Amino acid sequence: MIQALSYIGFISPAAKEWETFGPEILGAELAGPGPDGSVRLRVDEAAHRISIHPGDHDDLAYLGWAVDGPRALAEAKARLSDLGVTVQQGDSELTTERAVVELAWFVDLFGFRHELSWGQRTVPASFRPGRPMSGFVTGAQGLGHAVLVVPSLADAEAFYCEVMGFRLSDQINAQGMTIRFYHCNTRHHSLALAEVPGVVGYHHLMLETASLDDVGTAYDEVLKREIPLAMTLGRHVNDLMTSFYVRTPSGFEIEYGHGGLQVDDTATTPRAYDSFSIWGHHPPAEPLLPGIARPFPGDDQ
Ligand SMILES: Cc1ccc(O)c(O)c1CC[C@@H]1C(=O)CC[C@]2(C)C(=O)CC[C@@H]12
Ligand SMILES: [Fe+2]
Repeated sequence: MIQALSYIGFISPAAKEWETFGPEILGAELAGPGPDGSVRLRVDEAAHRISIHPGDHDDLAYLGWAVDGPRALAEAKARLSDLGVTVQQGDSELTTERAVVELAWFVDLFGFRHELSWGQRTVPASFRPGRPMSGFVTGAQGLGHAVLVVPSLADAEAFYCEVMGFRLSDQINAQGMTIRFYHCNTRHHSLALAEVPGVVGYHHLMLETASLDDVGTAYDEVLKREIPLAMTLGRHVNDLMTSFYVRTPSGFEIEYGHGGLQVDDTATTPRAYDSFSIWGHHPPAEPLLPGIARPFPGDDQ
């Protein structure tokens, strides 16, 4: 039922810092502010795709998923309601703010808010990157990918696959952690889930650039300004993305990469790997786990 990750929202005391971090480091374009003073970023022709809302703590606020039009949205709502999930229709204030025609939202079993929508407002040929770069890979592959930390992969998979329709691309077991990667279009993964018992969190948002030089340019910028790296340049074993991870002003990380693999549903059976990367992606001294995390009261607590 899901077509793509179309937008994402965060809440953060450091929202203002994104006015420079977004354009100067990521190459995103600053869109006008939201009604609550949120900083909104563009990465393509869509009105805006990344929103950071001012607030008193860092958190993921919502994941915005595109569905295939009004009928698909009505079907999704009916399906969720049948399964006992409370679904709310977005009012005109909310659809205007998110720049979509129609929207419905719900909160999942871990407390993540998902917004389903269609009709994202688009202005052709209007994207002007915040610094010289070739642009981002979006289109049918959507904004990029989001990585969540969940206390139970089994419970998570039941919901995200059976209810929301994600398909498993592959799994990695390494460093005592299991991570599963899921697709909803040809992007290798739009969602990944890392299992950490007793924890719910948000790990990173991946943005894919059109050229490897865009990644190198951002890497230079990060090193020059001594912005903390979360992982050095490297290449992943599964989607073959060449990327690095930078700490954002808001606790979570951005994976900034190029050259991700596309998958074909008809020809793909999930593989398994026992390392994260072919080379690189070394964490600098600091701990692996997430920027944004809270205890999840589960059966093991
Ligand atoms: C392994 C991998 C494949 C494709 C990706 O897009 C991707 O982000 C990852 C990295 C996952 C990442 C990691 O390598 C080290 C341990 C990490 C930091 C976690 O704790 C969650 C995400 C994990
Ligand atoms: Fe990633």
